[in-house]
Formats: sequence, C-alpha cells, structure tokens
Amino acid sequence: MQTDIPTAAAPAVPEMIRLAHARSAAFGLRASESADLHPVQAGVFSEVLERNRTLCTHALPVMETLYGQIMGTQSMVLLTDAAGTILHALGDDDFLPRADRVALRPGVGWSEQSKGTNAIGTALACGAPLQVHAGQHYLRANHFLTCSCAPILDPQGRIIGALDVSGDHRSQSKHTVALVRMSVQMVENHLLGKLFEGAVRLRFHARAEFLGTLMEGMAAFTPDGRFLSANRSGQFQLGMGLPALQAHTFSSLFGLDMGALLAHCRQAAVGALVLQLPGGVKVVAQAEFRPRAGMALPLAEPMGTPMDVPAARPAVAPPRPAGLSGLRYLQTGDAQLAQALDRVAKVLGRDVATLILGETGTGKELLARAIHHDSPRRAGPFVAVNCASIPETLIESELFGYEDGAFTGARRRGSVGRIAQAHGGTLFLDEIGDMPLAMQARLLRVLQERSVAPLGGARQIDVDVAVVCATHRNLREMMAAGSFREDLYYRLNGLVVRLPPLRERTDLPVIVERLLRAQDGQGAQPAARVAPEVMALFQAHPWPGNLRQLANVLRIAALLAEGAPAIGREHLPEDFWDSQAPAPSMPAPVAAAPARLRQVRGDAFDEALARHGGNVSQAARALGVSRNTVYRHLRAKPPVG
Ligand SMILES: Nc1ncnc2c1ncn2[C@@H]1O[C@H](COP(=O)(O)OP(=O)(O)OP(=O)(O)O)[C@@H](O)[C@H]1O
Repeated sequence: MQTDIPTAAAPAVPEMIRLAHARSAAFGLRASESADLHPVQAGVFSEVLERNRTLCTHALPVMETLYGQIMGTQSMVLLTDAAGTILHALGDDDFLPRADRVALRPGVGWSEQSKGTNAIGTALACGAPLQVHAGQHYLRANHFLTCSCAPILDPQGRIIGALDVSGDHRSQSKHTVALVRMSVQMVENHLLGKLFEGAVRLRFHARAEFLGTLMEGMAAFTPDGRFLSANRSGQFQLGMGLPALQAHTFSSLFGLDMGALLAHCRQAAVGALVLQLPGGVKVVAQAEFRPRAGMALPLAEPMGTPMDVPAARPAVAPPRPAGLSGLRYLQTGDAQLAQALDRVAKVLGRDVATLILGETGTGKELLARAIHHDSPRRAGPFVAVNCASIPETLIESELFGYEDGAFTGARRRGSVGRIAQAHGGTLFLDEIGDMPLAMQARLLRVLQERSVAPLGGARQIDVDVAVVCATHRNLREMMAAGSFREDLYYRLNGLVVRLPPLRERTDLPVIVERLLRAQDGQGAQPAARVAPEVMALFQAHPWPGNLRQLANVLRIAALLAEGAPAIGREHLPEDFWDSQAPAPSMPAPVAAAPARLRQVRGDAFDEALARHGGNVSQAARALGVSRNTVYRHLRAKPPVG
C-alpha cells in the first residue's frame, strides 16, 4: 500500500537518522517487531506527571495553540518528559484511533531504546529538533507517521522534555518542525519567566515592536546584578551562550548600574528604557522586579535535581515611593472608581473578604496589591494565584501543598502550597470563577477553619490570610447554574468592588498622561503629549484589553513619536487599529446592552486572531489581554462545522 514511503536505506537519509538507526540496532530492536505498547503503571504515571507539573503548566496552553494550527491535518500534538514518556496528547478525532494502535498516548515511552528511531526519542537523544518521515522510523509499524519534535530546555539549558507533532505522513509539511521549534521557544520563555518570577527580569529587542513577541530577548538577574539566565533570543542578541553569560553581571552586559534599574522598576507604571548591548547595539528594554515574600513554588525537577531558585525574596515588603502605590495611586478622577476605592479603604484591615469584579486589564491585580500595600499586613507576603492558568489536575497540590511521600518516589520534600505561603499576608485568587467545584469545597473549609491540610498527610497547618478574589465572570449566574458554590460565594463576597472598563471611565486623559509620564526620562524620550485628535480616538475606542492595552499602545506610540511634538495618528501601532474597527458601531457605553458589548468584544478577538494567523499569544498581545482571556474566548465559541 504505502509505496511512496521512503525507506531507511535510501541514501538521502540524514546523518542524524543514520546514527539513530545504528543505536536502535545496538539496543537489540528489530524493524519488524511490534513495539512495546504498554503504558507505565497508573501510579507511576501520576508520579511522572507530578514531577513534571511545572513543565505541564507552561506547555499545555502552548500545545493548545499549536494544535489550533494543525487541527484537521490528521495529526496530534504530544508533550513528553525528558525520558520520552508522553505526558499529554491533543489530537484530531479521526487520527487518534490510528495513533492509539502504535501507542502514541499518555503514559507510553517513546525513547529510542523502546521504539527505535523516532522524532521524540531521537530529538531527546541528540538534543536537537528534527523531523522523522515515514520509513525513516526504525520500526515498520510506525512507517505511516511523520513526526516533528524539538527538545524543551530549562533555563539552565538542561533538557526537561519534548514537544512533538505526529501525523499521517501524507498530510505533513516540512514546515511543521519550525512550528514546533517556535512553540518550544514559547514554553521555554514561560518557564524562564516563572522560574525567575522573584528576580529582576528584562525583556529586550533592538526594535520596540518586537517586544512581547517570540523574538524578544529575556534575561534574569539577582537584585545585586548577577546573571541568572537568558532565553534563546537573549543569548543570540547578547552574542553569548549560557556558560559565557554566567561570568557576567547586569552592568557588564548592558552598561547600566543595577541600582538605576531597580529605581526604574519601583515606578508604578514602568516604561521602556534604552540599553546598550556589549556589541554596541542599542535595544529597547522593559524591566520588572516583583520580589516575592512567600516561599518558592516547587519547580520542575529535571532528572530528579531541584532547580536552584535565586534568592530574591526579602522577608519584608520593600518600601514603595510615596504616592505611587496603594489605593491613593488608583484615584485618578473617575467618580465610579473613587466610590469603589472609598469603600475598600473603609474595610482595610477588618478581615473582610474582598471580591473584585472587572474585565481583563481593568487593574484587578493592581487593586489587590494596593489593598495589601495599605493594609496592616503589608510586611507579610502577597501571593497571587491565577486559578484559570493552573490545569485542573494540578490545582489541588498547587494551592494546598502536599506532604513528603504524598506521591511515592516522586519528590522527597513536600510542598507548602500557595495558601500557606500567604500566611501573615494576602492571598489573591485571580479568576476565582475558574476554580473547579471540588476545589471550591476545599477552599471553603480552609477559609472557615483557618487551617490547611496538605495532600497525603494528616497534619493541619494554621493559616492567617486576608483573601482578595477577582473574576470577570458572573458568579451569581454560575451559582444559579450550579458551577459555583453558594456557600463559598457568600464567604468571599464580604465587599464586592466593580472596576469599570476603560471605555466607561471619565479619567482617560489623566491615565494617558500618567502612563506617558511613567515612560518619560527613561531613555526612550517619548513625546510629551498626545495630539487632541488621538485623544478623541482614544475616547471612542472600545479598549477590549482596558488599561493593559492602553499602556501597550502608549509605550509603542511614545517610542515611534520620538522627536515629534506629540503622538499623532501615524504613531499609533497597528494593534490599536486592529481593535479599532468595531468602534463606529459601539453603542453609547452606559446604555450598551451586554450582549452587544460581548459581540463587539468577540469581533475584536476574532479579528486579532485572524490577523495573527491564529497565534493566541500574538493576538493576546495585540489586544492587550492575557492569553487566558483569548483561550476563554475560543472555548466559548461554538465549534466550527
Ligand atoms: N490605575 C492604573 N494606572 C496605571 N496603570 C494601571 C492602572 N490600572 C492598571 N494598570 C496597568 O494595567 C495592566 C493590567 O492591570 P492588572 O493586571 O491589574 O489587570 P487585571 O484586571 O488583573 O487583568 P487580568 O484580568 O487580565 O489578569 C498592568 O500593567 C497595570 O500596571
């Protein structure tokens, strides 16, 4: 049947494949044999999943995006650990039964030792991306496949897993391997951001419009300037690999004192700066430093070795410059908001749970931080948990922690869990509406009993936390539908604060001025003001990404307008115009029917996705919303066809 399949003996077989075949033969495998199709035992697999939970957390959203791009091509996306065991699979319904016949499914190992030459096993063995086409597979049973795989590296440059697209060899493209490589870069960037959450983080590129894209360089430093890690693009731009970079400091790489960078980071709305790379190239950079007061998250343990988390977590919350933090900073003249902030101020320190409602980017997290900052708990930790971004299978251990030996043979140490990390401080549960029902019951118990019981142990740990929750969902509707517990709802909504969307706010000019001022004098020399015509455009804009989107638009516009007297239409980035289209049909904000608003918002999302070829990250960036928000939009859409 499959006469078009190239054979392993064909002369064009690349060197990597030839060597892989030699290794497969040396493992004692025969091409005609049927492979071992058995998965590892269920208990062992849970341990494997647990060991790789950080990898899964960061790779699953990327897998979804990747799958969105290959959907309908008789293919599937696979995530494996460093040993080639499949952790997670997403695939086309009509392809999965065929994949199942050769055990392309979670729990099964695809190392070269067990399956001979194959994209997963060979990419992991060589530490390089590759495509294995049809008859290039060692086992004949796998000749109907073409697989493209790239290893995933942790920020120390160690292989921790692999991402793969496998499918019917007749519908595969040579370009898939490039797609997989880019997806791996996204996973690696997420990991770097997460692992060094408490470090000084820098994102940079010679062209401002590449910030926030896959091309941006990322680097992390300790607060005293020691180099910690950089992503692939960062290493490329700096002209050095990780081993060479280890000998450097922030100032030896970027020619600026770390003290000056930290002073820049302390500003409430941090703008861009211009730095110089060792080769003399100037880059536009965004810096961030959010020291964590809680304990470190348990992180991926590649090959059983815990990662070295940098010490960037002072025990006491750092002082903030007066006037630039806390609730006062948020008062910018909008009456609706002022009323909400006044109510918040009245219950500060009174142990009243606060529920913040608002669309994406309206400043919910900023308000939660301000509440913590102004409360008597200020010296304690502020721990933010985004319930929507943690896979359902991991949320329990993430929140409640687990004891030594809760997962036999996995991690020797237990994990304290995010709730206990917030002891003495504030626990911010973002997207609380996305918390699974079973977890809602556990959370309620914690809040009532003021103690948490980590998984796998009988011990109760006392916790004293102030709880602030946020959601963009309608929890009352969810309660009526039975997807949100009534008892938890009433426990959480001591004080309900609604943050207005930007299009309803009357203080837009003040915010614009503040955001521009925050960028002023930081190297990029933005224009001092916005032309009246542009302000009018801003006033009419739907701002689906709210303040986050406005900040992004201003950051780019200010850089493009360098030297001009004011920011004009011509300086507004494309992303602004992308989400501008629905504006003319926008009904008056106050009178707008929710359904119409949802549609306008949905159109903006669809357009951004189409414009960015379905790439969720890029679309999110363009809209100024989080990726979760775009995923939610996609999930809410009826299936096509
Ligand atoms: N009043 C403000 N002044 C200046 N910048 C603000 C203000 N409010 C929010 N921002 C900025 O807007 C961005 C989004 O804010 P934040 O993350 O708090 O929103 P959010 O509602 O929690 O978003 P999401 O629901 O997507 O998590 C941040 O960069 C924040 O600094």
